[in-house]
Amino acid sequence: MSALLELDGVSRSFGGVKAVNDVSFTLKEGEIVALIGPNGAGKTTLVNLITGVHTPEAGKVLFQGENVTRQKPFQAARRGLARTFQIVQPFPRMTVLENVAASALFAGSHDGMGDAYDNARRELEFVGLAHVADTPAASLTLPNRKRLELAKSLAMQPKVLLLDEVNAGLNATEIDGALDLIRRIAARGVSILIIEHLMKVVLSVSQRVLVLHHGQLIAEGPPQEMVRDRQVIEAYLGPKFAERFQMEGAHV
Ligand SMILES: Nc1ncnc2c1ncn2[C@@H]1O[C@H](COP(=O)(O)OP(=O)(O)OP(=O)(O)O)[C@@H](O)[C@H]1O
Repeated sequence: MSALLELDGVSRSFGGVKAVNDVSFTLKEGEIVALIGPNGAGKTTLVNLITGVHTPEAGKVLFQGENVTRQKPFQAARRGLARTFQIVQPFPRMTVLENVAASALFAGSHDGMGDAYDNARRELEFVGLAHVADTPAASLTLPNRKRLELAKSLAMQPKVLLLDEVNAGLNATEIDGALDLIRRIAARGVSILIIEHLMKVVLSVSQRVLVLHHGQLIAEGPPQEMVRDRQVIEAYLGPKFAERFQMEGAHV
């Protein structure tokens, strides 16, 4: 598998806070990689650096071998680097269908309005929202708003999809549905970087895990190893709790 996305020593500070500090990793074609870390670790900032919302102060972002470090968000979308947002904010008065078509047009991935709408219908069918296509986005439940967020990013015909906590706030059944959808997206050949707090999700969909703490990548490896890694447990629980946790032989 060749590297589709590559970060090389990427850093970004806000005031005195090093939100992302010298981060390097690759995402290969067809991979699902989880990005985990405690609150404030820098996960969303990293997605913003990859998609041109923020510009790195140091380091490079390469997409398909091309240096895209200084790209704008619309250019990222056009290249096939799509993302979802942690706080989903569809245009509330537009219909579900119009929201998805607008994303397709933003990414320039379609040949005119008719084509964008046809594709939007297909993506709504794919995520299971065809039955609410003509209702205003504001009327959707939270799980459906999350599905709309996925449909919007799929309408950009992405090669890489960056998912920012798409399962937050969902119940167990809804999470199972979301996991099924994530697997079906990967089966379309889309590489996925998923920011996730739920270990069940990390363990069941990712092939590799990156652990971010205070802006730095502190560990990287297979999911089963990462959830038992001393450094990772300490980052989440603090050294005292981590010691007790491991002494008691707890299983994550
Ligand atoms: N635009 C900004 N201006 C100032 N500080 C910022 C900005 N964006 C992020 N930060 C700071 O950078 C650090 C990393 O934040 P970030 O949101 O990337 O973390 P996160 O890992 O995504 O957290 P969470 O899991 O809570 O979403 C935090 O200290 C945050 O307050």
